[in-house]
Amino acid sequence: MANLQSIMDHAVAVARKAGEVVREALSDDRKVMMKSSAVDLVTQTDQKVEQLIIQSVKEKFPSHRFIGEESVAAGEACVLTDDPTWIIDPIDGTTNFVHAFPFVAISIGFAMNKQVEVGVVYSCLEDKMFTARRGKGAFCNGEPLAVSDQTDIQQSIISTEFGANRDPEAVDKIFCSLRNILSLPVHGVRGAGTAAINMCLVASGCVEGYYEIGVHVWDIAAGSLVVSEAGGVLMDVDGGELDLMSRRIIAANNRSIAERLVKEITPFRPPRDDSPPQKL
Ligand SMILES: Nc1ncnc2c1ncn2[C@@H]1O[C@H](CO)[C@@H](O)[C@H]1OP(=O)(O)O
Ligand SMILES: [Mg+2]
Ligand SMILES: [Mg+2]
Repeated sequence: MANLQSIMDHAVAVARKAGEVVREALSDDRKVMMKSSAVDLVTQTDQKVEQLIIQSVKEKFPSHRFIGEESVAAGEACVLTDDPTWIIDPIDGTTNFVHAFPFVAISIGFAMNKQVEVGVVYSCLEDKMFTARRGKGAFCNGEPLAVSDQTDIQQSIISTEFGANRDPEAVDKIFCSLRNILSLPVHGVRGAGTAAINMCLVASGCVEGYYEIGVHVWDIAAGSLVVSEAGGVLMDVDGGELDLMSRRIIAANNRSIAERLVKEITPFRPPRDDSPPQKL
């Protein structure tokens, strides 16, 4: 049995180290490369930070497996087995990082038997360390977190992102959901530019609900535990059970806000994270 406290301690230590590297890189030249499209960006810092985290974990936990955003981009499989697995987004909010828009996170989840046991999100420009262990609560810099107790969506702030998919059909669906939610009306719609921080805002009680279609498992693994341990709920955008590989999520303060969002969201299905790579 892996010792979850030592895993949590290691995740926090390596996230802090990664955050230092990201902060230093912010003042250097940021050379931007494209991934799947002109708006899907990656920098050398994403790759460097992912290697730093994986190397450091491998030294301490040599038998553990990894799902890392940049390793998957480089061709590694994205499969969640029952084995102890670290799920890593070295920079969540790369577009923010490239523009020095001040919300950037390191997201580290640890799963066993396909269940997230430890979640660490380090919002490194705000120096906020969000941590959660299953059954043991969620914290920010050691202070306990609790979701908002608001049950009226019209008194709520909802956060979401537009994603990197600019296909007109996908953009239409994204705007349809946004129009429905905005017109309820809600107090406001926000987006920090990082899925992990959006989820931590739900856990902190300043945003009632977050939803997105197009996110990946490394964006949401750690944040999902922070939300549920702060008392929030997670579900698929169609109201079903959350599937970390499905690229769709609602994270809300309570079931009534989450179910209200389900009614307003126009769902679509991006290719799953664990689907075999498309043949060219
Ligand atoms: N295709 C996609 N659609 C929607 N969100 C995506 C996405 N790819 C990545 N994201 C993540 O969603 C947020 C912004 O939309 C970021 O957390 C970003 O993570 P990233 O910065 O690690 O790429
Ligand atoms: Mg990300
Ligand atoms: Mg990333």
